[in-house]
Amino acid sequence: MTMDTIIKEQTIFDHIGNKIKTEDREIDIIARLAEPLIVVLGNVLSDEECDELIKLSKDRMQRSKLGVTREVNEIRTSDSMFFQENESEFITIIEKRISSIMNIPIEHGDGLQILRYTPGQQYKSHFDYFSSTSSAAKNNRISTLIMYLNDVEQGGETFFPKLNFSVSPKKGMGVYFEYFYNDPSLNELTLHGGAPVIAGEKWIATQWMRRQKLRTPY
Ligand SMILES: O=C(O)CCC(=O)C(=O)O
Ligand SMILES: [Fe+2]
Repeated sequence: MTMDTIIKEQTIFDHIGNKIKTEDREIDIIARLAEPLIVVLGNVLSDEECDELIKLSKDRMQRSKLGVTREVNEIRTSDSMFFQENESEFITIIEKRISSIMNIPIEHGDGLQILRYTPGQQYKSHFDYFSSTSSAAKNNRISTLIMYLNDVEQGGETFFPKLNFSVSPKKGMGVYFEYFYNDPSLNELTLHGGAPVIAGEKWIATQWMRRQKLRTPY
C-alpha cells in the first residue's frame, strides 16, 4: 500500500445499483455522495402512504422540543410528533420498509417522527448525533432517513452547508445519510438543516437509528 492509497470507510447502507428491493416496494436510488454517504431515494412512500401519515399525525402536532432536555428552542421552529413503535399495522409496514432501506433492525430506531413547517419555519444546521458530553451519547444515533410527505411550493430544502449540497422536498422521496465513521471529521460533514419554508407547508417523516437497541422486538 502506498501513502496515497485512499481507503473508503465501511458504510451501514449496503445497497448497490439503482434499486432497493424491500419486502413490499422497490425504492429508487437516484443519487449518492460517497463520503460521507448521502443517498437520495425515490418511491420510498406512495402518495396514499404520505397522505395517511399526515392525516394520522395532524391532530397530534406540538411545538418541537429538542434533545434530551426537551426544551422548546429557536433552532427548530417546526411542529412535531412521534408515533409509538408498532402503533398500528400501517406504521409497522412503513417501519419494516425503513429498516430494510437503512439496513438496521427497527428496534434500534427512535419512534418515527413527523415534522410540519409552515412559511418561515425552519430547522437550523445541526447534527443528528448527540454530543459526547450528553448522556444520550452512550447509545448514540448513527443514521437518518428523512422522507418528504408533500410537495413544497417554495423553500424547505434539506441542506448540508459543509458539502454545499441540498435536496428539494418531493412527495414520496427521501434522503438517507449516516455518521458512524471512525473519522470524526467525516461525521461532522453531515451537518444539515431544513431551510425556511417560503410558500406552502412542508411535512416530513424522520427515522433516526441508534447504535444499540432501544426496544424489544415485536
Ligand atoms: O427538515 C429537514 O429537511 C431536516 C430535518 C432534520 O434534520 C431532522 O429531522 O433531523
Ligand atoms: Fe436532522
